[in-house]
Amino acid sequence: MVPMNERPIDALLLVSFGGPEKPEDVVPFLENVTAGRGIPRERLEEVGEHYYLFGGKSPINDLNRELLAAIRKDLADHGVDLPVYWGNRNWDPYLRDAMEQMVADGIRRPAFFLTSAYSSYSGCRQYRENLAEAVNGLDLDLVRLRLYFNHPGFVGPFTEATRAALAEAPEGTHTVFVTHSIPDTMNDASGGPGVGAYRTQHEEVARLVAEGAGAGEYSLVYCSRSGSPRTPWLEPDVNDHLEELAGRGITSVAVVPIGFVSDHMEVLYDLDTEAKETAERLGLRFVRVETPDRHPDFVAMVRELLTERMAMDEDPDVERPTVGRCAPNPQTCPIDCCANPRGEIPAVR
Ligand SMILES: CC1=C(CCC(=O)O)c2cc3nc(cc4[nH]c(cc5[nH]c(cc1n2)c(C)c5CCC(=O)O)c(CCC(=O)O)c4C)C(CCC(=O)O)=C3C
Ligand SMILES: [Fe+2]
Repeated sequence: MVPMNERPIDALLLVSFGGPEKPEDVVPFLENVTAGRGIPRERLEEVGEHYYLFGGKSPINDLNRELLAAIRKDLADHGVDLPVYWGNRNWDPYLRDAMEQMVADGIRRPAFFLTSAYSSYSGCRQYRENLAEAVNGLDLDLVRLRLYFNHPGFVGPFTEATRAALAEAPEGTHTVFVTHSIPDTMNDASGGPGVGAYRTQHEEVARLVAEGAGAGEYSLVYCSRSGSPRTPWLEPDVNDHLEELAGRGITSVAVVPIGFVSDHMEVLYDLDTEAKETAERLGLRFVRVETPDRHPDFVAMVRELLTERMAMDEDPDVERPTVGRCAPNPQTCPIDCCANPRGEIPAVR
């Protein structure tokens, strides 16, 4: 038998969050997301309302269908002849279905790409736990593609879109970088105990995009806080921050959702609806900058991460493009990377 690590990578698996597609899906979806997580009832009802406001449909699955088609076309255009599969953590198509399909198709060693760019339990280990559970009992050897917060194909599209937004905006526009808030303890554990990679990685991306786009004053703030109000989460909240900016005499903001790969519900609700209303109330001109998923450089990045990882099977020292000061995310996660706040369970490395 050929040792596992000598099987060639033979497929790409797009791994995402999943979202409801119709009103009846909303409650079971939220139950999937929050099983055993102690999210207060009121918060769940509130988040349910965000989905109902958009007809009970999250944009995320359609965005992933488009991304999947774009990746397949890009791979074909570049002579990379590998099949591409898609599975979600929380909604149909589920990871387990994708795994079973791969086995049926004779796949042995798929590489997986996460629609999450940064280190955190929610964006890194939780996906790896879900993958370990989904692959249980199947002869598949899963290979992780590195996180890409500092890949030119992620930073570049944000920089370009921010520059374009600022070109249309008045002098003195303040650039507000926004990401998903997480508990302080989750931030501390991200990248390893006490590392705090989540916040550091976002600070770095904010700096790179601001400098690359020729932005003036900028800040990094958070949205979508959940959990118990007694638990500290990363702050300030984007709405509080807009109040503060208005109080300082700022009259125009460009909001850049650097924590998000595509326009999913947090972007549509927390930014384009709620933060926009806050800005209107404060008399702030508000523009929301595009996310990178439809940009050809982002799609090409997925292929580059895949071919880079395939090349690493032959030569571990292959070049791994990055921008800025952070090292490329390691080929396999350190054993204590992005710890589960509820205790250790099996996770794919
Ligand atoms: C860091 C991070 C990302 C970015 C990385 C990545 O992209 O993976 C992310 C993505 C997403 N989060 C999403 C949706 C939800 N997240 C929730 C809850 C939570 N998220 C958290 C963090 C993150 N979440 C945390 C610490 C919680 C608390 C509970 C827990 O510890 O798990 C809840 C429950 C309600 C609530 O508590 O708000 C929902 C419905 C969707 C789908 C959106 C759509 O439908 O378009 C996406 C892409
Ligand atoms: Fe979330």
